[in-house]
This record gives sequence, C-alpha cells and structure tokens, in this order.
Amino acid sequence: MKDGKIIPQEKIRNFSIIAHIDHGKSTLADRLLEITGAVSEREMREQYLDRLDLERERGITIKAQAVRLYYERKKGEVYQLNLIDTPGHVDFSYEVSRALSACEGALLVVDASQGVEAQTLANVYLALENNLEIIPVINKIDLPQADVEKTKREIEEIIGLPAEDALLVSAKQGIGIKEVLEAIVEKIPPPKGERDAPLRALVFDSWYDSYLGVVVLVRIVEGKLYPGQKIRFLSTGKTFEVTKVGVFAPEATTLDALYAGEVGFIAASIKEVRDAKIGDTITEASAQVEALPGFKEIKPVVFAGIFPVDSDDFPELKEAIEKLWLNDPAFSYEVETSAALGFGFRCGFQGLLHMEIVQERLEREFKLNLISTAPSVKYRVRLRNGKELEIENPAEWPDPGTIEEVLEPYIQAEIYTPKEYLGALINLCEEKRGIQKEIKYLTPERIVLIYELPFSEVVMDFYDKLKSLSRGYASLDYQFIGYRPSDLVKMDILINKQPVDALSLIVHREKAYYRGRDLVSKLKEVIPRQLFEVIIQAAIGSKIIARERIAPLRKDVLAKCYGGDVTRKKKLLEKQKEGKKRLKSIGQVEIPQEAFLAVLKI
Ligand SMILES: Nc1nc2c(ncn2[C@@H]2O[C@H](COP(=O)(O)OP(=O)(O)OP(=O)(O)O)[C@@H](O)[C@H]2O)c(=O)[nH]1
Repeated sequence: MKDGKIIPQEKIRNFSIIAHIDHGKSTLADRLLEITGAVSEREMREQYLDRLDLERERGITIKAQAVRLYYERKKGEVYQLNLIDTPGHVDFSYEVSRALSACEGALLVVDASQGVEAQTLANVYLALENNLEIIPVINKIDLPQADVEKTKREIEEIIGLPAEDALLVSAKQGIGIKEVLEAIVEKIPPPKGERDAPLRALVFDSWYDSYLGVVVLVRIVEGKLYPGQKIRFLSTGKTFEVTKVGVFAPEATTLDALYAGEVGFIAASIKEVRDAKIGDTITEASAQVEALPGFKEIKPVVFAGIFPVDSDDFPELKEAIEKLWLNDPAFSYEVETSAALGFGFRCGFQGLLHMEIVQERLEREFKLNLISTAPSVKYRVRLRNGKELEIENPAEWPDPGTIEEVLEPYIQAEIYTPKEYLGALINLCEEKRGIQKEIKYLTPERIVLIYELPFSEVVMDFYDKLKSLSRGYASLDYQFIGYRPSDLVKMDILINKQPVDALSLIVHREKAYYRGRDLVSKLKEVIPRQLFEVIIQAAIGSKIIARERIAPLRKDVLAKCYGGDVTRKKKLLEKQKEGKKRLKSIGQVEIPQEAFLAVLKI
C-alpha cells in the first residue's frame, strides 16, 4: 500500500543483503534508503537500520531489520521493496537464515579489496537452501586496492555463480545504486500466495515494546492481516485481536492491512513474551490451516553463568532475560545457583560475541549490573557405572574417581586467508591442539586451511588471534563434527583455601600446569588488595599446581587525608564506591568481573 493504493503483488520484491562482515551491507542499505527517498538527506545517519545503540557503537549489525521502500521506476510505476538487513558475524547466522525465509532474492555483497571470504560462502549456502535468486554486487570499487576482475573470478570459481553481470558499486560514494534497484526489480521474482486465501503468516522476529506489548514481525504467506481481526498462534492455540499493523519505512508507519507476499509488523495486545514464538504460524482464529515450516531449533554451543552483582536484583534479571529471549531465541537460560555468586542463570550462546552482546543488552536495556563467568562448552562424561552426563558447567564436574572417559566437541574449521599468513595460522591451529586435514589453493593468492579443532580452544580467543595474526584478512567458518575422547581435568581455584565454584574450569591435562600458573598470576593482577592477605591457588583434585599471594593493604586509605581536605576525602570515597560496582564479595574477598573472565586472557 502506498498513498492509500494497494500495490499489486507482481510489483513487490522481498530481498535481503548478505555479505561477509564489514563488506558494506549496512552502507548499501543506507544508500537504498536515500535514493528511494525513504530517508531524506537531513535525516540520514550512518548505518540507519542498526537501531540498537550497541550496533552503532560497535559498527556491526546484530539484529535483522525489515524496512519497506518504494521505488518509482517510471512515472506511475511504483514497486514495493521490502529490504531485510542481516548481520554478518558467524555468531548471528541464525538471524540471517530467519530473514532469508521471508525473501525471494538476495544481494550478495563482496568487498572488491578483500574478495570472497568464509561468511560470504556460508551465507550463499543459506540463500541457496532458501531457493533465493542471488545477485552478486561487487562493492568498494572506489578503493585503490579494489580488484574487480579478481573478485569476479573468485565469485565464479569459489562460489560457482556467474559473475560477468555482477554489479559494480561503491556504497560509500553512491556509485551504481540505481543499477542495484533495477536488478532487484528485473531479477528477483515477486512473491506468490493468494490474497483471498485464509491467513497464514510466518513469525520471523518479535520483541517487547513498552507501549505496544509484544511486536511481531511477519511475512504474510497467504491472505491478509488487519486491525480488528481475530488471530491465533498455531503452536500455542492462543488467540488475540490485532490492534495495529504496519511497516518500518524506515520509521514505524501504520497501515490498513498487510497482504500476501508482504512483510510488516503487527501488535495484538500480546502480554506474555512466550506467546509470540519466532517460527510460529499465525492464522485467523477460526480457520483450519496447516502450519508453515518454521525454523530449525538452534542449539547454543557456549555456556556461561550470568549473576546479578547485587543478589537482590535476581527477580529483575529473571524478567529481563525472559524479555530478551523473545527477541533472541538463540540463547538459552536456566536458573543456576553458585555457592560463590548466589542465584543467577546458566545461559547458552552461539559464540563469544553473542555472549558479550547478550550481557551488554541485559545491562543496558534493563539497567542491570551483572557478573558473567568464563565460557565453557558442553562436555560428555562417561562414568564407571555406565551412566553418561552432559556437563556445561565446570562446577558440576563429577568426582574424578567415578569417571571412565571424557569427550569434548570438535569442529572442522575452514580458514580463508591470503597465502602470506599461512605459517602463522598453522602455528595457531597447532597450539590449539588442531589436526590438519587439508590446505587448498583457491586462487594463486588465496588459501583455505582445513583443521579439526577442539571447540573449547576455539571459543576462548581463537577468533581474535586469527584476526590479529592475519591483520584482519583471514576469516573463519566452522561446523561441528562430533564428540571425541580427550584427557580433560577440572581445575579448581581456591581463594584463601576456599574453592570458588564460579572460577573452576576444564582444561587439557597437558596444559593444566601452564594454564594454572598463568591464571593465578592474572588473578593476582585483577583482584584488588584487601585489608588482609589473600592466597590464590590453582588445584587439580587435592594437588596444588600454582600459588600467588596478594599482600594486605597496610594503611587505611583515608589516613592520608586525615585532618584537612573534606572534598578530597569525599572524592576518594566516591571513587572507591565506583570501583565497587562490579565487585562481588566471595567470603571476605572482593572479586571483580575481570577475574571471572581472566581465563580468556591466558
Ligand atoms: N571505501 C569504501 N568503504 C566502504 C564502502 N562501503 C562500505 N564501506 C566501509 O566499510 C565498513 C563496513 O561497512 P558496513 O556497511 O558497516 O559493513 P556491514 O557489512 O554492514 O558490516 P556488519 O553489519 O558488521 O556485518 C565501513 O567503515 C564503511 O564505511 C565502499 O563502497 N567504499
């Protein structure tokens, strides 16, 4: 619908932009918003569709976004384009695959100075799985190091898509944008689906809004959706009355109705966050229809505890986690109690970046002060009595005397890199207990390195190291290949002889000694001095493998200010209070957040 007129289905195009991280998706989306007049030059800001503050600050897209544009091809010939911007990082690929299910086509953006990378390929596979028409777009042609011919060759040889017609674009300078719009209209098929059939709509995103309640993003597959309609969610059977339907264009705009083939949002006074499950089908309350194929359930792979710094905040944390989960069902949570940290949640994530983002969103969007523990993968432990346990929390590790065998998850990693970094990357993989499988030349300059690696080594700092060793040029994609036996042990950390459950970790026996030594010395650095002596020890079973001592503070910090200056004294006290924010008292010792994540830094 535009200016009250319904746009016929054959003039609708639903498409997505997919790319490796930083290849310029969000910038291209900005240009499309601009050229179609959805955003005036005055309102334009960079990365317009990245709505979360966090996305803008970090310059990455976390959530998929749907926005409607109108493209007037010729006078009176208006097309409705529904653009779905998607994230590029591996940790968020589930968002990509959800977004793609609402599209018929995809712009595949490839940076002309970088060429095809791991996520380019991974996203192409997702697009092919969804039967999308793929339009290659070679971006950043303005850069001096851009190599269009080489990029075309890579698209043909590595991806297997014809590239002679690839569009040449500089999203930054606004070159070639009109051609992109033309290609969308020409090449991407319009959606199918009867407007007069009973309603079937796929929920592909939803979030909590304090005014509207739960807002649901839908792709209408058949029928129409309008205010006043009684609808039912198939998986729960719950019914609601639609209060509002609309689109983001790019600001929220209400409409009279959404029709088959269109993408938009609805609100229906849904209060319970769990009632609008992503992947569910919406239909008319009285209709009998078949559910649409939803989404594969995504299993988290990295686990960590999240606890409120102030134990009284647990109910607020619970509510916040439930709300955030609606918007991001790729993380999981269950209540956990820790002797050291009290009540909190054991959460599962898609990777470390995902974990960081979830924690940051909880803190910012819900004003909480949180402590998270070191991430862990899910281990399998076979016991002597024949039982098998799945353990994602080192605190639950069984007594070593009862263990027959331990297995850990392995991945096959594909590392794409220019050839000059090959040596450094092989060393990195070997250091992380990797098993080399293959080294393939993709082109004379680019290599793919295939390794099998224990996932626990990859979740720590592998990705950061890969990036720094290759100056950002290498990229990584991986898949799980199953569980394998490994010689793993639990390492406890004792503070003044008390084991701190939230600090214990699972390590490979051969590396235990070095890890233990590095960890206690790191802890010594981050734990502030107290009024008494603090002894930090690492132990395997009853054997102490490393020890450090933090000398007590001798003087009262205020003693220096004795007598005179009141403001200075106040300042000092305030500073101390500030520093306390992220300290958690364990026994008598105050431990900062950094201590729980120190294991990531060793
Ligand atoms: N020189 C040049 N730089 C560009 C061009 N397009 C994008 N960039 C820059 O490349 C960087 C990444 O661009 P984004 O649009 O944020 O990339 P993205 O693919 O959306 O990244 P994620 O959202 O994190 O996946 C930014 O610094 C852009 O300014 C271009 O055509 N030329």
